[in-house]
Amino acid sequence: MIVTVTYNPAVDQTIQFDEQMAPDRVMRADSAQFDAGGKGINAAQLLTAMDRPCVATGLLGGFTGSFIRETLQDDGVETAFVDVDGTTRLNTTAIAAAEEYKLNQAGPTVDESVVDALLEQVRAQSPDRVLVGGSLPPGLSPDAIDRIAAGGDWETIVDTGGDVLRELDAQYALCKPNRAELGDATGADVSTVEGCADAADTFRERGFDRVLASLGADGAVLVGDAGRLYAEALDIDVVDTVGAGDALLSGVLSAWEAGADDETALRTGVAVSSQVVQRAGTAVPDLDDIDSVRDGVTVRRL
Ligand SMILES: Nc1ncnc2c1ncn2[C@@H]1O[C@H](COP(=O)(O)OP(=O)(O)O)[C@@H](O)[C@H]1O
Ligand SMILES: O=P(O)(O)OC[C@H]1O[C@](O)(COP(=O)(O)O)[C@@H](O)[C@@H]1O
Repeated sequence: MIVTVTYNPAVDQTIQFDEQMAPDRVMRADSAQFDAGGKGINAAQLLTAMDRPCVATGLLGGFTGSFIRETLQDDGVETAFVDVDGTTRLNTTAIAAAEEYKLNQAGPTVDESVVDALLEQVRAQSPDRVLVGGSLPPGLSPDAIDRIAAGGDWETIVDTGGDVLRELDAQYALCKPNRAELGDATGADVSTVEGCADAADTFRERGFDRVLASLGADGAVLVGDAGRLYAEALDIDVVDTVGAGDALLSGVLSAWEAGADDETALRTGVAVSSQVVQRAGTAVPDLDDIDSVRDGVTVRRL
């Protein structure tokens, strides 16, 4: 069973315009939607949709926090959040003509004491795996993630920014940087797939059994003791890439929970992410035929 920890959840607002963004004028959206968001929450929704036992935890506050809790419960996702003062943030993605703008708030300032309360929630679920996803709100340091990793006999997976990744100092089963985050964390040249695989392999020495590096339209690499696997992205019509990394990671974790090997897990991750990027927002897409999509993913060893 997987528990997800989202220290800094978000209500994801996605608004779409036919015309390009321009300053000093009123832009009137053609469509708009609100979704429960934040990296660990996105993963919990996808894992639940793939029938993998999962509990979403993290910090919630204010009316936006209530929206997230109610949305997850309506979606059948089990929750065990810690309430905090302040208001959970609103992250806005504006899709204007062919351009995407991502406007993320910082989140409410929290006291480090919330980590103790959160650890209690995680331990109460007796998980096999814990995914810590997303940024940290003001008031928390990377130690808040290390304390989860060291807090019980579970495997810890982490998906967070490169600036935090490089500060972590515990043992992790996997981290999931995207290309920019991998470059930030390692200072390596990540302009090629091979370069990303080299950087990911080197980064393992910092306490990560495996590194899953997502490369956008170039697909993803998964490096670990079993070697360096590369999966090309599927050729699809992309609408919105927000949530893509969470979807990749969720597919990998879902396959592992079913006992699959790394190659099948990587294929599943690319398949799930290809479904998510074909629609706006971070709501769960139709995953009924994900196995046939997975079988169309090409994986090779680097
Ligand atoms: N333009 C694209 N075409 C096809 N697949 C994509 C595209 N962008 C993202 N994906 C899929 O989503 C996965 C994660 O995308 P990425 O943008 O790297 O994640 P993040 O949201 O963490 O930045 C990729 O590995 C790929 O499978
Ligand atoms: O695009 P990704 O990396 O999969 O993550 C999407 C999620 O990350 C967020 O952008 C938040 O990211 P951060 O927690 O890193 O700020 C959410 O708004 C969104 O739900």
